[in-house]
Amino acid sequence: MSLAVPSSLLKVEEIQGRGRGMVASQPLKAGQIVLRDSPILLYSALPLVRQSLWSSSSASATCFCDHCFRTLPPSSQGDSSSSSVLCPSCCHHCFCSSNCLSKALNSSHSSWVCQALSHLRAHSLLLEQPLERQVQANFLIAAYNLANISPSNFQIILSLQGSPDDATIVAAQFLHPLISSFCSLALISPHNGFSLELTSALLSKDKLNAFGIMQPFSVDDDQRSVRAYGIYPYASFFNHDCLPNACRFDYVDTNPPDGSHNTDFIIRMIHDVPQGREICLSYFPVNENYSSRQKRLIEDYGFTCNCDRCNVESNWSDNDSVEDNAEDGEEVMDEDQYETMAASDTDNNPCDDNNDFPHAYFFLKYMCDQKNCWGTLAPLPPQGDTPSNVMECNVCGKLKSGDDFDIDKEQDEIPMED
Ligand SMILES: C[S@@+](CC[C@H](N)C(=O)[O-])C[C@H]1O[C@@H](n2cnc3c(N)ncnc32)[C@H](O)[C@@H]1O
Repeated sequence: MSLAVPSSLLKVEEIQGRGRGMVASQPLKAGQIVLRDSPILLYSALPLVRQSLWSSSSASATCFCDHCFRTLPPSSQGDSSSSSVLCPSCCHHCFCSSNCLSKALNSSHSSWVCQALSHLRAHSLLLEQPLERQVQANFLIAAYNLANISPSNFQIILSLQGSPDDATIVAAQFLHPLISSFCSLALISPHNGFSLELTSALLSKDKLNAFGIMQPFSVDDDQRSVRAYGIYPYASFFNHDCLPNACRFDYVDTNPPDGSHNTDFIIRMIHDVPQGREICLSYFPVNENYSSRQKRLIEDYGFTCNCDRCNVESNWSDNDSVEDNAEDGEEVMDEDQYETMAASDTDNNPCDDNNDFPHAYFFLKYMCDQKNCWGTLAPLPPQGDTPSNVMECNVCGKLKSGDDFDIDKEQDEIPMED
């Protein structure tokens, strides 16, 4: 199954050694929106058993609507004036409004899902498993349900990249018999021939393609967690680069304009790129150091990154590697370390790709300096042909004037690539 990208700005191309990727079909401008994408599947990243919303002990827990994943206001928990509603059958899953509940009962929280999750919550062997295994169970229930309510979207998931590896086979060997023993998979979709192999395949698609929808940003939280995962059919075609030229924005806790959903993604260009250039996202915050990035990419995505930044950092001697500049045991650099390294390199020549830290420019211009944020900045969309001078952070939402960074505008296209 091949999907036509719903944007004249991008096309999907086969790229040697990287599978499919998204390529600019015309010159693209900083801030330009190149893709809007809606999830075909969303599932919770929280443990199967959560504290009751209505118990006083839950006051400090952050809760999210189990359909649209908006944050539920803590003040409304247990408050009869709150618009939040529990599923009348399981009294466990909570929804931000009766409207969301009624949509969920016909889709994400069908009676089959409700019963399947109730069974899983009663299964002590599963509850003893690490969070990752419980979240995989959430995914499988959501995916099997999708096969019933939208067979075409289920086929799209199966068409994404990913084949079972040892870890997904082990997970499938644990979860498949457990779920099929009491969730009557044949009943929900008799045509799909649910099997251990299909379960392994689904888990492998999820591993390579699911996007995390993060919990709300807080300056006091240096370990931001995921609230939900989503499969976004078009955004799944973006390959990774450790110095991306586009980044993803979501506005989950806001009320989107008519016709869009709060869980939609918007992919915006960070800087100008010419026609034919591959458009890449970073699969995680850009501040991670070389060895931590390589470890994540091989373990989670099955490839070794040889982007320009990795090629430079792999040649750093032990004495000037980022990780040796960071404190012992830390896998990321802090703000001061970046600023010191970036400033010393840009003092000489901000865009000279012959120096040993050519991506200093990227960190100074496009990395958010808010404490504990590590988001990426992209300009607001241009107005007609006029580029915006306002940068928006894709994590904390902070707006910053592009003038805060005063390198000559002509250098806006990062010179490292090609
Ligand atoms: C979300 S998918 C991206 C689209 C994928 N290339 C496809 O054909 O559908 C993630 C997978 O793409 C491949 N990939 C992404 N970035 C890559 C890169 N920089 N180098 C090599 N492979 C990459 C890896 O196989 C990774 O697991």
